[in-house]
Order: sequence, then structure tokens, then C-alpha cells
Amino acid sequence: MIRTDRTLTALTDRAMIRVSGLIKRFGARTAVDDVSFALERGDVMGFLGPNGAGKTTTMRMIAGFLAPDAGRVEVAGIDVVRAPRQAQALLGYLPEGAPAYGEMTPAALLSFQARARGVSGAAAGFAIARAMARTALEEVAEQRIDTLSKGFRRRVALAGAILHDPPVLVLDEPTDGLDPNQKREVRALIGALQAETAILISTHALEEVEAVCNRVAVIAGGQLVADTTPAMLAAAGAGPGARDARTRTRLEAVFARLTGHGSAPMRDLP
Ligand SMILES: Nc1ncnc2c1ncn2[C@@H]1O[C@H](COP(=O)(O)OP(=O)(O)OP(=O)(O)O)[C@@H](O)[C@H]1O
Repeated sequence: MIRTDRTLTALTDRAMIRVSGLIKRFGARTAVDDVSFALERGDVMGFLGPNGAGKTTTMRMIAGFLAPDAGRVEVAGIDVVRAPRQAQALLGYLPEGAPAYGEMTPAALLSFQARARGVSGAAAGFAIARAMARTALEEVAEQRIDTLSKGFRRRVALAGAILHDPPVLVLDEPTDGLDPNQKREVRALIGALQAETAILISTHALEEVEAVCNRVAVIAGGQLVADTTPAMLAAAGAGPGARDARTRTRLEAVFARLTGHGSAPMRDLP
């Protein structure tokens, strides 16, 4: 497995997300198999892998929505299994798919979520306005969620994840269903939050990794097979060299192999 110096540096007390020896089984299938990594503030880690590799299962365990069979998850040093409420207060989680409560409006849902986090009054109003502005939701604030387009519904869920301005974000395919402009906006938001936040983001889009990630973790068959940087990933496919057209093509080939979104087979992982 590729591990860079940068990764080893991250395995310190400054870690905002620390995953150690994480295992999850569903019946006979081991969905997540001894996965370990750590992220600090300033890290945006792209989480790659083919369908069924274990990305969502790992993210659900980090967010405290699924109990691991073994191993440990800490958010800012807080054990997610032992102290889920404290850990979740520091974490924003964007699950796959659309938000529940389709009969509510974005404004009502965010208000409900603020109350659930113990925030009310002027502080809630401020947090909701900030989250709506960051996700450009104002124009649909009072429209029922189940009447919104997929892109808007995705942004409502994202607004909920960043509502309390958490120092840790776990985003499961945040730009899925968005049009190119909306994708750019969400990536700009991630860039704006990066300095103060540790962000884990699953994606099937190479341009997303290139645009926002300074780290890349690759999972296949439940096991972490690379924990590196986008540049190292490119080098693994292209050898050292400039990011010229040939490098780009090879990076695309490596990416296709790692994510299963392409014709190349999954063997020979870097
Ligand atoms: N609740 C569950 N019960 C049984 N099996 C499950 C459950 N959740 C996930 N799995 C299985 O665990 C494995 C990992 O699934 P997971 O959803 O974590 O993959 P993924 O990498 O997120 O895939 P995708 O890119 O398609 O979202 C798959 O084989 C999946 O079928």
C-alpha cells in the first residue's frame, strides 16, 4: 500500500479524524476490513473505490450511524462509539441520497436540525442564514423539499451538514446529481472551508479529486490499498513528470482502475 510521509505525519494527536483497525461485517461479507487513516484540519481526503468497496460503510461508522465490529473511530480525539453525542457535535455528515422529511421546507428542516443540536433564537437564525448562503438555497427556502430538483435536495442536505460549522466533515458523494455550475459552487465551498476543517469526501469524479483534494485514499474489497496524494497517484500511473497531456491520460487510466469507472481492470493497483 502507498503511504506517504504526509500520511504518517497525520497519525499524531492533531488528527481530527482517526480511524484505527476498523472492521464491519454484514453476515459472511467483510465490508470494511482493517481500515486505518487519519486526517488533520486542512486535509481534504478524496475517498475512492469501485461500487461496493466499503466507502459508505466506513463513512457511516465515522459519523456514528453504524457500529463497527472492531476498531476505533475518533473525532477530535473523542471516541465515536463511547461518546457519540460529543463526537457528532463536532461532525457534519452528508449521507448518500436525498434528505428525509420531504414534506418540510429547507428553512423548516434547518430550523429543526438547529434545535436538535441545541441551537435556537438568534444563533439558530444566524447559522441557518449562513448555511443557506453557503449552499445558495435562499430562493427555495420556503418550497417543500420533495418538490425540489435533485441538485437542490442535495444542497439542502449539505446545508444541514455544515449548519453548526463543524471542524470535521464527512461528505458521501456531495456533488452527485448537481449540474456543472452547482458542482463548481460546492467545490468552492469545500475550498473555503478547508483551512479550518478536516474533510473526507467520497467521489467517482477525477476532476473533483484534482479540484479539491490534497489527499487520496483508495479502498477496494473493504481494504485500504492506497493513502497518498493526488500528485503521487498521478506519478504511480505516469512516473515522475509534468502534468502534461500524457500524464493526464495516465492519471485518468489509474483513476478508472481505482474507481471501476472505466475499462481497465482492478489489478495492479499502485
Ligand atoms: N446494511 C447492509 N447490509 C448488508 N450488506 C451491506 C449493507 N451495507 C453495505 N453492505 C455491503 O457492504 C459492501 C460495501 O458497501 P458500501 O455501500 O460501503 O460500498 P461503497 O464503496 O459505498 O459503494 P458505492 O460506490 O456503490 O456507493 C457492499 O458489498 C454492500 O453490499
